[in-house]
Amino acid sequence: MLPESSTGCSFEDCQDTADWLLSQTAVRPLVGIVCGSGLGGLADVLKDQEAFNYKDIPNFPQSTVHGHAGRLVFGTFKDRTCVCMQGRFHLYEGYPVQKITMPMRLFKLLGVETVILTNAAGGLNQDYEVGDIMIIKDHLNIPGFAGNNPLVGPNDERFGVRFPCMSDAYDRELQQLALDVGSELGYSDFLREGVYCVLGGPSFETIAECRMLNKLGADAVGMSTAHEVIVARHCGMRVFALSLITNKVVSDYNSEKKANHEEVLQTGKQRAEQMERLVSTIITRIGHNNNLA
Ligand SMILES: O=P(O)(O)O[C@@H]1C[C@H](O)[C@@H](CO)O1
Ligand code: HPA
Repeated sequence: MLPESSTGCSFEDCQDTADWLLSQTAVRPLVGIVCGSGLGGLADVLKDQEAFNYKDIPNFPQSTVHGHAGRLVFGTFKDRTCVCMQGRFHLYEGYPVQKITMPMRLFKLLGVETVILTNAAGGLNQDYEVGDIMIIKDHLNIPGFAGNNPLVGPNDERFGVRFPCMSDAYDRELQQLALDVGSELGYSDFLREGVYCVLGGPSFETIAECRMLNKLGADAVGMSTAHEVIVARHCGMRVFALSLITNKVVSDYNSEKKANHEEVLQTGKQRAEQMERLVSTIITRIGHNNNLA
């Protein structure tokens, strides 16, 4: 495992990137958003946008996946200041886990207090349907079991403690807020709460793997988010995360179905409007200093 300093993710590297961005925009974001595969439309709801291509941001990784535009967008929802990653980074793109999570440390140094993450995920829970939106209440970090945790390496106390707690990773007040907002919007029929499991990808799961993950207590499986959540919590930001169930995993040897990225992006398009309304309404109810409005 590379030390942080050689992957461009040290405190000083992140501070340089934050200083550069803060010199380019007057927006001081309190909410940070990460858009999952096919869910980049969330950024388009921001008003008074100022956007930066990842390739122009010092020290920033590049998006390589279809459905991840590769832009950092600053703007506002009502009077809430936000920064939105229109495209995230994944382990399977070949980046070290410290690099794919570097934007969380950048968010922190930009002044972000609350992070909202979205992802596309395969439904493991037999009761889930394609198009369901799952409020993530916990995760299984399978790469972490093998030592691939973003906090591996020297710990910089300016970000957080050596051994951060993760039993409160997903903010319970924000989960309740999402349920309340979902019910007000008439989304209760397709709103779920569950456990997200991250794998390294990029291959989709085998039938045996899906059966195993379901037995382990996972409701949805994907290739992101948990690493970002760990780093966001390490540096003290509040976290809320949603999975869009874009496909049902194949867990039956008689099934002819095959997981594919096109279906993932297609379901993202179909549910984009509801995802955007849910997230934007939640943001309007998040107050300053982590209070709910
Ligand atoms: O960035 P997310 O987690 O939404 O992307 C998922 C996982 C893979 O990158 C891709 C598979 O279709 O979608
Ligand atoms: N498995 C892993 N990642 C995914 C899936 C899936 O079925 N769907 C969307 N992202």
